[in-house]
Amino acid sequence: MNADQGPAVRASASADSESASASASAAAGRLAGTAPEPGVRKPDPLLVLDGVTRSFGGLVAVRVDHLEVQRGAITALIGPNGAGKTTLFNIVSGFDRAGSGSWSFDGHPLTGRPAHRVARQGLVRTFQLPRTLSRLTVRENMMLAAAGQGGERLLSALLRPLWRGQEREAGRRADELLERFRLGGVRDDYAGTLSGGQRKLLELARVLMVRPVMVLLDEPVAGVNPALSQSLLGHITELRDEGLTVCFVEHDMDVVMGISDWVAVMADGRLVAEGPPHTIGQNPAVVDAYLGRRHDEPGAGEDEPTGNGPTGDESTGAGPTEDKGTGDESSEDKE
Ligand SMILES: Nc1ncnc2c1ncn2[C@@H]1O[C@H](COP(=O)(O)OP(=O)(O)OP(=O)(O)O)[C@@H](O)[C@H]1O
Repeated sequence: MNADQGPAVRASASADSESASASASAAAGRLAGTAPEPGVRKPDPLLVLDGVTRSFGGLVAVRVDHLEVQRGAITALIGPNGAGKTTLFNIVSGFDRAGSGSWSFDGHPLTGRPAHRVARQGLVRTFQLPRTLSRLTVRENMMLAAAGQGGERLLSALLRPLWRGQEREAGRRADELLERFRLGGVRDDYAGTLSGGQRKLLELARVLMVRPVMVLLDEPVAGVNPALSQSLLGHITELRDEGLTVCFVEHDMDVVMGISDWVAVMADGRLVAEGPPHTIGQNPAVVDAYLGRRHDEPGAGEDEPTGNGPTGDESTGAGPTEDKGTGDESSEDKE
């Protein structure tokens, strides 16, 4: 990927600047005329998927007919547990193979590309459980991200003189990002000593080392304390305002409503609804998805909701905000 393609990252930018909220409506505004229908065309799609399927034995985990992700916007991908969200992320980011289908990125085919080539084209992802290397320092994790995403073998990339030419620039960028994400004070600490929330921050900072055009974030604030969660969300909206395209999986509807310009909903591997965040809670297909029932089944719509579904009704129990155990609990933030 051309390093100049990515959005400019300002080292000193404030996470909750006024310009962030102003641009939030700008990104959503560009989607204002878009019909809230699954598979709808977007005015300026960056990522386009067609007929993507993935099965595990007899289970069809993903069967998405058509999905477009708008450039420069924050798109939330929501749905009940097992809907296929992570599997779809895995496929698009090159960490898993689809059974069928095709997808393109910025007009270029991306189908079946391995992860390092996908990253080189400008599309990178984070994981539900941050993949930081505990026995390397925070800064070494950053440097490794630049080398690894560039297709180098990880260990040799750390050792080889070949790497030296790019090392200075990567080092500058690592320091700039660590300051921006308020990890400058722990840059020489082992990553294994960080809290869960700090590891999420590091994971986000790491993917920015390659100046991506788009990031896929898998539950970016799961298991993170409220203060650090706000900080992370501020960073995400700020990155969007600088031109980055963001697609994120999230179960917490307050987070989804708070930062999304657009919401796509999956259930049983399918895309069942799309729309601006404020329309999603009222969409019958979405309510049914969270109730585990198809809209055309007898009795649909007769019961009171029993899940903590897309309306964000906290009084109703399990649902999209259900704690599904991210494995981060043991490292709940200290900040
Ligand atoms: N490697 C695998 N082998 C077998 N089944 C799998 C595998 N990965 C995913 N699945 C199944 O595919 C379905 C979709 O899983 P996926 O993790 O994509 O859902 P999700 O929407 O991300 O769920 P969650 O919100 O709980 O993370 C689930 O039924 C899951 O059990």
